[in-house]
Amino acid sequence: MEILSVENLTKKYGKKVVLCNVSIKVSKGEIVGLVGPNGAGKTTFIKCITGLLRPEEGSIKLFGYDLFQNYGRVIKDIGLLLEPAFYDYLTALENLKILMIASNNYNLKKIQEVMEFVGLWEVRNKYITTFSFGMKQRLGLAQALMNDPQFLILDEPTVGLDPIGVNELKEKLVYLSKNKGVGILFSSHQLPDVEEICDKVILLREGVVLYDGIPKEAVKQKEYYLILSNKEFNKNIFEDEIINNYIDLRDNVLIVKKQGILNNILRKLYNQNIDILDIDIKRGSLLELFYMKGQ
Ligand SMILES: Nc1ncnc2c1ncn2[C@@H]1O[C@H](COP(=O)(O)OP(=O)(O)OP(=O)(O)O)[C@@H](O)[C@H]1O
Repeated sequence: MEILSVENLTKKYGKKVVLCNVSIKVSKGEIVGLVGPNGAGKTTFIKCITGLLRPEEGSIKLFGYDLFQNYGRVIKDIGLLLEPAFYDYLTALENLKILMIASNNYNLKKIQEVMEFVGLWEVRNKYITTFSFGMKQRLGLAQALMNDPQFLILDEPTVGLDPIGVNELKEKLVYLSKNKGVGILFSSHQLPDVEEICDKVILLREGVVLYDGIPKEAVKQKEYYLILSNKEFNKNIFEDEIINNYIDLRDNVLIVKKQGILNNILRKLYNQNIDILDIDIKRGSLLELFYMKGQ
């Protein structure tokens, strides 16, 4: 079942296009990572799909319904962690109680459940002024979970968490998606975390989707850089590989991009009396994709 379906979304701030023709889907039980360098448009995208901002163009469907035509109906099934903001002069428990009352859905048992889930029940009576940013993040997650959302949207939820907290959060997100069928979209700069738990990753750069697929495929395989002695040689011997984009030739550097053909390439070079001066092996990552692709 599709939880979120965004098509051709365009958002501008004044004349500046911040999101351009963005199309994204999130399914039930799926964890989708939203990554991209600073200013890529991640937060703006999250604000658009939660109705906090109105895009200029495009359609946003949540649970099959148009967001803006069915706002009251769909928004109650969404849990959002944007920037955790709470009343400093109230305790953690009082903050959640107030929020629950405001949403007309008061249930103390549920508050206890979510506070236990994020590990804050023991400190429920402490004032927010005494909370670290990481604790506020946890409370923000508790708030996002209070109404048993089918769709959880988290903007940089690992910020401020210590490594143990990050691991706990990842475990909880996997549990919610796989055991409760919650669809999760979370933006992060922590690429290893995204690669570890996400079923799908969306790479935004300057408001454009550069990649939408499984994280493992986003991690490029090894590339072999062969520095050749001869600049001039009969390039026809590599005609097939070049056509298939298995290799790339730049001056005297031959880049082998496909696994399993290295032997064949070396044999061809040997037969042409072309010496190899040096070999460099590179392994690309999502981070590299940020900067390489689209340039
Ligand atoms: N209220 C605003 N008015 C004008 N421009 C804005 C506004 N909010 C964001 N922007 C611009 O929109 C672009 C996208 O910002 P956004 O915060 O969505 O990016 P982001 O990917 O979340 O970045 P970060 O990783 O730094 O949080 C940036 O160029 C930013 O300067």
